Amino acid sequence: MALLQSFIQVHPDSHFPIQNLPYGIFKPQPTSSPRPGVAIGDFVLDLSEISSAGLFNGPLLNNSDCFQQPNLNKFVSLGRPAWKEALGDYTDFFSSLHHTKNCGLIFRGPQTPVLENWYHLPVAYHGRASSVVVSGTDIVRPRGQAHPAGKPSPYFGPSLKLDFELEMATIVGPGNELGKPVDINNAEDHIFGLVLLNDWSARDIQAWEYVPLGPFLGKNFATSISPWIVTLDALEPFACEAPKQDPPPLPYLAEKVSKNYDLSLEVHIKPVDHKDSSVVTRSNLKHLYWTLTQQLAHHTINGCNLRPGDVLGTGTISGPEPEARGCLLELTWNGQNSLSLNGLDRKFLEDGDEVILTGYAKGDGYTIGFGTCSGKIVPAAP
Ligand SMILES: O=C(O)/C=C/C(=O)CC(=O)CC(=O)O
Ligand SMILES: [Ca+2]
Ligand SMILES: [Mg+2]
Repeated sequence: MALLQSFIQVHPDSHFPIQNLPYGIFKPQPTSSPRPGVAIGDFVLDLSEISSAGLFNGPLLNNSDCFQQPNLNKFVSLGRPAWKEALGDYTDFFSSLHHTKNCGLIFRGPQTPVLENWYHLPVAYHGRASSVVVSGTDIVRPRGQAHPAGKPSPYFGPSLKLDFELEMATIVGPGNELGKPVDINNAEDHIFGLVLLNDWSARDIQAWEYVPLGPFLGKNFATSISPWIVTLDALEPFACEAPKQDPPPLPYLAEKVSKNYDLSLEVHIKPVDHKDSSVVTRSNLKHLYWTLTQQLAHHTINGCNLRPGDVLGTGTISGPEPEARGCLLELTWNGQNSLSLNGLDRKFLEDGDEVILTGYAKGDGYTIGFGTCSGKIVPAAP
């Protein structure tokens, strides 16, 4: 099949060729109002202009003001037929078996690294949407309580174990009404697209606070996402079978097609004053045990309503190899070992470190990607 070509020159390594037209919000000038756009190569197509010019003349988008908005929520809520940042709620899952096993070993020891419920349902916690920030936003080192092992009492101060988490996230499309769950086999129609997500985590604050109700201040100080929402249609050529689930899931989670995506994921760290960044992990979205559709269906099965623009984090995506671990907690085994960044030792993030997530899939002569999701650590408040 001849490769689809655009009249716009796009480099073969660009994440945004004509096969991938991701949605985002941009300003043509710093003083312009924010508006929806689509990325292609190094350019952005202004959807508000296309719409004003009357070029959306199909039955669903004709006469709609969904592109004259400062966010994508109105467009997203039209549903999959119409889409062939302002954000809603944020939930974070825990769906990579490798990540779960490693965290269990580190936090709880070798008796039961993976708890029994994990194999039966996609475990998650409710995150905080107010602190979801777009790529490029600085991350202030959080302060909080910690209680290191062997010390008689807790102390308060800047986190000494600041970490990243390599994740992706589903951006919810139309969503569902309160009380009306989404059927597992229709769940794909509720996914507008995917972004990269970094669930910044203060491991010392987290370890002391999270029992018994789960993550709180160790994680809700910031969560970064990449700016362009890549549609599932663009990712379809890279769909692959998800891992076999044993024990088999209960019927409400059993899907006719159990799909993951073969998408390479990398994390780079660039220390302050360093010219180059170092790759610290290489993983892949295909390692998720619980699929994106199982996460979404499970989230609604009790009647909980999802809304357009809600963010569902996948959880840290670790692969089976030690080099594919998706956070420093796992890579350095909670600071017992160091990583080398071009000769510089790292156990956890230091002030000035910039963390850059990227994700892409290589097609025949083109690349589909997410751009980057980056954030630089700045010192804690005095
Ligand atoms: O297994 C445990 O006791 C705890 C694990 C975690 O808290 C992992 C974590 O940071 C959750 C996440 O991936 O956001
Ligand atoms: Ca997480
Ligand atoms: Mg977070």
